[in-house]
Amino acid sequence: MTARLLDGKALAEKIQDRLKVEIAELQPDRGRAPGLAVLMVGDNPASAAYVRNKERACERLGMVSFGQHLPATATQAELTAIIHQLNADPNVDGILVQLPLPEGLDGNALLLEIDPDKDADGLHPANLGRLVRGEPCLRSCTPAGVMEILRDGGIDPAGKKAVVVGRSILVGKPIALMLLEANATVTIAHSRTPDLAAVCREADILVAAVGRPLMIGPDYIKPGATVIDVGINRITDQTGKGKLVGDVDFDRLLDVAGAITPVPGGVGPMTVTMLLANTVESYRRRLA
Ligand SMILES: Nc1nc(=O)c2c([nH]1)NC[C@@H]1CN(c3ccc(C(=O)N[C@@H](CCC(=O)O)C(=O)O)cc3)C=[N+]21
Ligand SMILES: [Mg+2]
Repeated sequence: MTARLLDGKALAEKIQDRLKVEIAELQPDRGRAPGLAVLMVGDNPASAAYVRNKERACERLGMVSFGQHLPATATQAELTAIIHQLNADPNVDGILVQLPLPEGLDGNALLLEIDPDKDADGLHPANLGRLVRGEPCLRSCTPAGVMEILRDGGIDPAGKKAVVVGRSILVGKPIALMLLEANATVTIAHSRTPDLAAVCREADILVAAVGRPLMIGPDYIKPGATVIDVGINRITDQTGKGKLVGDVDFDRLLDVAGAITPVPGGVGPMTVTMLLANTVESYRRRLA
C-alpha cells in the first residue's frame, strides 16, 4: 500500500483562490485593498527569495505589499520606529519581520512592538497567550497550515494520539496546542526524549519539526499513521546538487505511512498562504 499524498501546494492554491474572491468582494465597500508590510533587514539570499514570494503572492491576490528593505546596518531603534509607523498606518493590516535578522538585532524585542492585531505571523506573545487560552487570535502560520492540511485531508485529530517532535515557539509548541484544541491526545517529544522512535511509533498523527534532514525513518512510524513534515532543509546530494528535503525520509515512508506531506509542496506553501489569510482576516476585522 502506498501512502496518500497530502498536497499542500494544491491546497494553498485553492485557499489563495478563495482569498482572491473574498478580497475582490470586500474591497468596493472598504475602499482599499488589504495591505501586508514585510520588513526585511540585510541581504540573506534565502530571506530575499521568501520575501519576493510573499510579495508576488500579495499581488496575485489583489493585496498591497509594503516592502521595507533595510541594510544590515539598520539599528534596533530605526526598526522599532518603522514598526510603530506601520502600526499607525491605516492601510496596513499585517506586519511581519522576516527572520532571521542580521547579527546584533533583537528579533524578539521587535516582535513585541508589533500591534498584536496586525501580527500576521501570529508570533506576538499576546497572540500566543490567546492560543493557550483557547481564544480567537491571529494564529502562527506554519501550525495553522498544518491544521488546514489535516482538515482538507479528512483527518480529524479528535481521539487520536498525536506526537509532535520539536518544541520551538515557532512551530512545535503552537502545533501541539492546536492539536490539543482539536481533541487529540498530544505528546511533545524532542532531542532529549528517550527512545524517540518508540514514542513516535505510538502516533496516529506524527508532526516532525526538528530541522534535521531525513531523520524520521520507517522505524518511527506506526503503519497507517499520518505524517506531517514541517522540515525545510537544504542539502547537497551525492552528485553535488543542492536539494530541498524535510525531516522525514519520505521515500522510505511511502510503504508505511497512511498519509504524508511531501517536501517541497507540503507544509511550506501553506505557511505563506496562512500569512495571507491572517492579513485578510485582520483587514476584515479592522473594517468590520
Ligand atoms: N517572520 C517570518 N515568518 C516566517 O514564516 C518565516 C520567516 N520569518 N523566516 C523564514 C521561515 C521559512 N519559511 C518558509 C515559508 C515557505 C516555504 C515554502 O514555501 N517552501 C516551498 C519550497 C520553496 C523553495 O524551493 O525554497 C515548499 O516547501 O514547497 C519555506 C519556508 C517561512 N519563514
Ligand atoms: Mg529540539
